Amino acid sequence: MPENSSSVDYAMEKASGPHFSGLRFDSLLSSSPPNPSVSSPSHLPSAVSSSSSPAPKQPFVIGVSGGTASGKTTVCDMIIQKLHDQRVVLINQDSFYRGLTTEELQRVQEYNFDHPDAFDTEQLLHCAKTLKSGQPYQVPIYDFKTHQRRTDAFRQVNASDVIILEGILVFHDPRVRNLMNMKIFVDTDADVRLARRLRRDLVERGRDVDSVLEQYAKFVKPAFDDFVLPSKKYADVIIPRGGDNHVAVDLITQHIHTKLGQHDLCKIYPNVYVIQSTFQIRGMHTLIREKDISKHDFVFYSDRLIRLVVEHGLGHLPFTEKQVVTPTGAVYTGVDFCKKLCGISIIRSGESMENALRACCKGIKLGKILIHRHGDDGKQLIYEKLPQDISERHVLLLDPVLATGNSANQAIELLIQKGVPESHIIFLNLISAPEGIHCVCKRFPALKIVTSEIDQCLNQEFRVIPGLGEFGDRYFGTDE
Ligand SMILES: Nc1ncnc2c1ncn2[C@@H]1O[C@H](COP(=O)(O)OP(=O)(O)O)[C@@H](O)[C@H]1O
Ligand SMILES: Nc1ccn([C@@H]2O[C@H](COP(=O)(O)O)[C@@H](O)[C@H]2O)c(=O)n1
Ligand SMILES: [Mg+2]
Repeated sequence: MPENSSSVDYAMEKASGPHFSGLRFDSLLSSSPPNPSVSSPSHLPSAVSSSSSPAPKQPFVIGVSGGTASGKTTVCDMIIQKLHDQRVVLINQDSFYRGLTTEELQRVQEYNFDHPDAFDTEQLLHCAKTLKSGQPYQVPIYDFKTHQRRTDAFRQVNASDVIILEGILVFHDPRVRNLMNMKIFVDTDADVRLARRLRRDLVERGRDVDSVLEQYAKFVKPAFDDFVLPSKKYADVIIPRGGDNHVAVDLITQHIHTKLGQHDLCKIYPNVYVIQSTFQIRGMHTLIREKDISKHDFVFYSDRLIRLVVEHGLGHLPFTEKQVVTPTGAVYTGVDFCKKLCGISIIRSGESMENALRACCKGIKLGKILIHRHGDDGKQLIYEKLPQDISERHVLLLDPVLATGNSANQAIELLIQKGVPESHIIFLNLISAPEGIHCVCKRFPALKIVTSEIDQCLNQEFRVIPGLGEFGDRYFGTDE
């Protein structure tokens, strides 16, 4: 099919429906800024080089923090029970308390067990990294009655699919925090916590009422205010009332199950990126997946999600170092965006992603691919309208739903025929079926996929489940 033919224009406009963007290819083709050298300075991490090295197969790490006696251990036990079909290990930060010296032991009432220095964080980090790399670790056993670690025994912890790191200060050290795929904060009122702590410490930790209250006022409460509470901001999820909150624990377990499914695919295909899930994102997905949502809301929340996927996708482009002088006269060493890029939408639903791309990349060139089934014999016609210099560009391929992967593969094949290196293609979508990911990633292992959620499967009609129906019809209002 020759480029720029009027029949192609006609077919493209017809197929792209009522919201055809009216994009003027000719003017855009001549409005691109000159190409900078696409390279990554050796002292800067390159988006291309860092993300193209395969990620090691790693377990999913969940951090659980909160004040003393907030119910962290109780919540972890509940989550572990509900994740019974996974291999899960629980690592308590308590196990990494430093043993006290003889002098410290003599004046134990003056020792602050709630300060970050009370823990051997280097060892906790080593433990977490070892387990994350799939190796077993011998975790120390701590005795709250003697304030010492046992010297005669360890707890052997083996490789697992899920690692839960639990403790009052597990979000404090950024190195530990950054190992976590999900962070949960258990938020329980201080008076409830004190009452529980009192009972627990008397029964389980060999304390008396006076010592518990004195320690609480002198160390536990101030350290909570200084270190624990400030780390709450890192949490992805906050559980009010801890173990009493069955709804929250159910929701979180479901969320972990979803993430684990996604995580497995990301382990198999290191070039698949699922944007960091938050409850905002989950909330937007909940809205756009609901069959009775208004068209206005569907478009509004789809646009919000698309914008996030586009921003994430742009983060995978290469960059060059750039220095600028600030109004203070100081030099700021930053980076310059990759300018040789373009967006290609798979008609018609892919066009719903063009606005977000335009909003992020001023004057970006856009092209279109239409894959049209011709008759019943499975034959397909492909129409395209692509920038002439596409082979020199990084391509953001746009399609909100990746289902079987067949049309995506055709579109990618076409781009490669046009001279675009496979590694220069980033395929952006809102939801992906595992079948589609397998299909595309097996054939094009160097291409990147950025998506906001991976769904369960395809049904017998090759529709994504749970999915969101016909995205293009819902977005452009042609389902009414
Ligand atoms: N929802 C709850 N209702 C009553 N007691 C609870 C509840 N959750 C936890 N506890 C009790 O409170 C104490 C502290 O709970 P725990 O889960 O060990 O907290 P943390 O690990 O945050 O210190 C324990 O004795 C536990 O049995
Ligand atoms: N020898 C020790 C060590 C720690 N503590 C207290 O334990 C609390 C942390 O455990 P949680 O299960 O409550 O999270 C912490 O607040 C320390 O004060 C202790 O009393 N004695
Ligand atoms: Mg605990």
